Amino acid sequence: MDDVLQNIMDHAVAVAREAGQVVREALCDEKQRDVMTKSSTVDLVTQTDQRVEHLIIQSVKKKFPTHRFIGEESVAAGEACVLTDDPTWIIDPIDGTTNFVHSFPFVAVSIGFSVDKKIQFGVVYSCLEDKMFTARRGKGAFCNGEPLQVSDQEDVRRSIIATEFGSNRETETVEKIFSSLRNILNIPVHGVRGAGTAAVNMCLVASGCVEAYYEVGVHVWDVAAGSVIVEEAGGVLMDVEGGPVDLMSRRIVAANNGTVAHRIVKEIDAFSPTRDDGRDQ
Ligand SMILES: O=P(O)(O)O[C@H]1[C@H](O)[C@@H](O)[C@H](O)[C@@H](O)[C@@H]1O
Ligand SMILES: [Mg+2]
Ligand SMILES: [Mg+2]
Repeated sequence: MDDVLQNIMDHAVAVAREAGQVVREALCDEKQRDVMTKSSTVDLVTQTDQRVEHLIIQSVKKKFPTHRFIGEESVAAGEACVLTDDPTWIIDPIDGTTNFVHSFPFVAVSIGFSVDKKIQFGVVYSCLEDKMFTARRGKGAFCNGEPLQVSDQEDVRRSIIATEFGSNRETETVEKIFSSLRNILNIPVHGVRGAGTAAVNMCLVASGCVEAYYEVGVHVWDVAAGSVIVEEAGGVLMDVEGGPVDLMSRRIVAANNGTVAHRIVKEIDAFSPTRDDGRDQ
């Protein structure tokens, strides 16, 4: 299985690089950044998101015809979001579509691979920075081949925390997002940041530049690849109320260690969006 998995991961890296090239080229062509919307007027998608997802899935199907897929744009088009024990590719073709539309320079192709409902490897290609983040379970995390290690900071007051505002603008949700943000700023922490992509935020945790990232409202395709990258860099994952993380729950804390994660959890005004798999929370 070892060599088989490596072969699959090598393909994921190759296709992520190919996809990243398509994204870079599309940035120079306004038509390919024409905006359509999904769940709300600020939940953006472009033909490039759809084209890149199609490219990845077709490429994988040719080599691994029995594998299954959960892709952001396929789910948006009506496919089920179900994780089984079968080998499954979890794909976000462009993580940071809003950034892409505005040429804000953090845009990633994110690919996680799951077997037995456990993420086996993750590939995040931050394509405008040309940074290829990779991690395979039990084998460490890397950026462009260099090993990654989370920050050793234990004191949240000396930390940078990353988060995002998401695309839900219902008053109650926005209130909760700001309540968490206010609580965390008031700890006080050194700073709060957000790259505009969950996958890149998680890679920043893995790289040791930010101590923790949290968000409520993300989807499994935003965080599948990043989850194994964070863990393999020595970090921890948690639910926003402190329990074990569930990648379908749309709630995540990814941190350099348990001390920082638990401290952040205390300040999060948690809520429960509809799960990706449609199950009850
Ligand atoms: O750009 P996306 O693939 O749609 O992912 C975004 C998501 O839309 C946004 O709501 C989150 O706040 C970001 O963290 C995701 O990366
Ligand atoms: Mg995304
Ligand atoms: Mg996306």
